[in-house]
Amino acid sequence: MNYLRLLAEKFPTIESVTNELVNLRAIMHLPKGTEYYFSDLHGEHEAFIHLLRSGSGVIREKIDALFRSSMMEEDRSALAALVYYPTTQMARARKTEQNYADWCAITINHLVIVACEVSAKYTRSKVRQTIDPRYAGLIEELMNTDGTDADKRVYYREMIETVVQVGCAEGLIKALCHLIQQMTVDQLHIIGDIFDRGPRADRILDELMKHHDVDIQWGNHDVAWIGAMCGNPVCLMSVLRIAISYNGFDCLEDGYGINLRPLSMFAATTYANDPCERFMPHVLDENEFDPVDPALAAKMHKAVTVMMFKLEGQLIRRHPEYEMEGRLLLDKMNLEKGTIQIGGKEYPLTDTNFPTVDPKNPYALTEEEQNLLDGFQASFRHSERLRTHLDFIMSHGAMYKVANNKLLYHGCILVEEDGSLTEVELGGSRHKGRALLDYLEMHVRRAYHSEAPDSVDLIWYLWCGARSPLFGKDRMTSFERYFIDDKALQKEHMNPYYKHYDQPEFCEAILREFGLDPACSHIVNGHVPVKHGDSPIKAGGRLFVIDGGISKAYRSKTGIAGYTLISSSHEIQLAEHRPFHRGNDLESPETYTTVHIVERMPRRLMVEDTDAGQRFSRRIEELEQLLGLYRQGVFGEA
Ligand SMILES: O=P(O)(O)OC[C@H]1O[C@](O)(COP(=O)(O)O)[C@@H](O)[C@@H]1O
Ligand SMILES: [Mn+2]
Repeated sequence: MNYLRLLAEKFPTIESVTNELVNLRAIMHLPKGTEYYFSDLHGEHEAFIHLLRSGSGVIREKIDALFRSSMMEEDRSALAALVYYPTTQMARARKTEQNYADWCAITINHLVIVACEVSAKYTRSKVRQTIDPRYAGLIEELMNTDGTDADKRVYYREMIETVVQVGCAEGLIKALCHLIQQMTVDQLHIIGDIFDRGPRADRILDELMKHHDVDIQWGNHDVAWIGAMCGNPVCLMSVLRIAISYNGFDCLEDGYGINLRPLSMFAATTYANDPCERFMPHVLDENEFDPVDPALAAKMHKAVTVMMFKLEGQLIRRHPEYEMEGRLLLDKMNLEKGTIQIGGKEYPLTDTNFPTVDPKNPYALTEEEQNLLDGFQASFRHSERLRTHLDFIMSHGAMYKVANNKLLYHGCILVEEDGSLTEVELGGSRHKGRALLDYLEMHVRRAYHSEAPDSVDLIWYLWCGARSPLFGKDRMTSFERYFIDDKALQKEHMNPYYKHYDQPEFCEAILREFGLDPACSHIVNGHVPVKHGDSPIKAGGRLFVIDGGISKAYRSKTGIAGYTLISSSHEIQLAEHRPFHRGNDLESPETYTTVHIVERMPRRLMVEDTDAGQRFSRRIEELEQLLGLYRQGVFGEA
């Protein structure tokens, strides 16, 4: 009764209840919205924004279907490009079109046709909620005017002409383009690793925050940033190390306002005569705002790396339960001999210049290093934009998600060699499978919202610990890759999960673990780049790995520029993208995207078949009860 009383506050009259009932019943019989899945974006903002805004090629297909017989190929390309990048394309048209006013009028007309097409399967109220409120009345009127009636046609033309005359055509065009983008991608799922390697993760987050329905499954790189924001010094040094090693100065400085000047001064003096060859940054993209000389960037890279190994050592020693003593390597170095002792064997070091490492106390920061760390911690905390982005990652993110018969997670489910679930003891209790993910998620939230020290430390474990389902490897061999030339030592071993995940029975057992029916469910996984020649479709179609090299750093491995998994009411499709170059946006998308249908639905899926449908049917039951209470006079109308 209490719940129904609360519900009555929202629906205070019989009429409001019946209206909602009609509305919900009708929605249940609409086709399900199209869901898009992306993973491992790794800061590649241009490629990702292009894929998202173009619906990974779907918008262009719709434009072709609508206008193939009435528009030249070139004009269809231009219309598609306008939908993706309205501001730039309007600026271009302003310069090139002889009669810009006419161009605007014709363009509005075309966009209205596309908007009607992409929103046909949604309710008017849903469409209305998506339209920029400043143009909602006008766009609705344009979309709902019957073009077959002669008088209405005059009215329609008059509306568009007035818009152009009074000077609000550009705003309207933008609002229409945005509506088309949003209606194409009804739900957006990001299977982790938004940050690191590529140039501008911050711009990806701005874009995600504009979308009406996004969820994120945290990747190991995302939790490292969460950890940095919670004040975990090792996570902080680790994200700085990766950013600097990939020349990501724009994201740090222009994007998040992190001040790198003290670090550059420290590095320039501390490593003055050190060429820091192993620390030369990978330059996959030039910085637009904060170009840094690569030789100086290498010194900065070494400075943060040494600090990271020291802080890592301190954390490992605080947590014997992590069983990571094997990663304590700074104290195994003999700098005079130029060697390191590992597993009873001596290896030559490739670098012996460690001016800040005290052999008697190798894990202690020097005073200057401590000051740098304090400065960075303050800088991270004071970055409002970073805080806003991480708040979004926390509120829209989780370790995993079950959505519409799909199980989404970034890394893996930890298993033993024989494929059985690994029971993990961390923080005093033992968990496996789904319960382990729930438990770890609780710690991430606790760390973020209350900065409980054990939880904050555990976030670093999630980044690189052997029993982290986000990492899925036995160890992170950064130290060996920097300082020891031995391929065997540098090797990271994958969890047995990755040996088993091509087996249907294995994936079916995981789906059952998460309460899903294996007959009609799938796993969507990221984290491991699908190597050239390998299939992203595993276990006979039960599991999709969609880490396909949007990240430029992995293109040579994957040979392509990413996958998008698309689940519409009719089918599941996998779009495979070829490398994206800026300026390519006017090309026909067929030249860089191929779409395969992976599975056809036995019948068209409706809203009633989805999770939202289940919520609606519960709501329908409740509203029926409420209606009964009003009708029997138990509740009075307000
Ligand atoms: O090539 P880099 O940037 O040094 O990164 C290598 C590290 O990244 C990792 O692959 C983790 O990142 P991913 O989640 O993107 O795979 C580690 O296993 C590895 O040690
Ligand atoms: Mn990953």
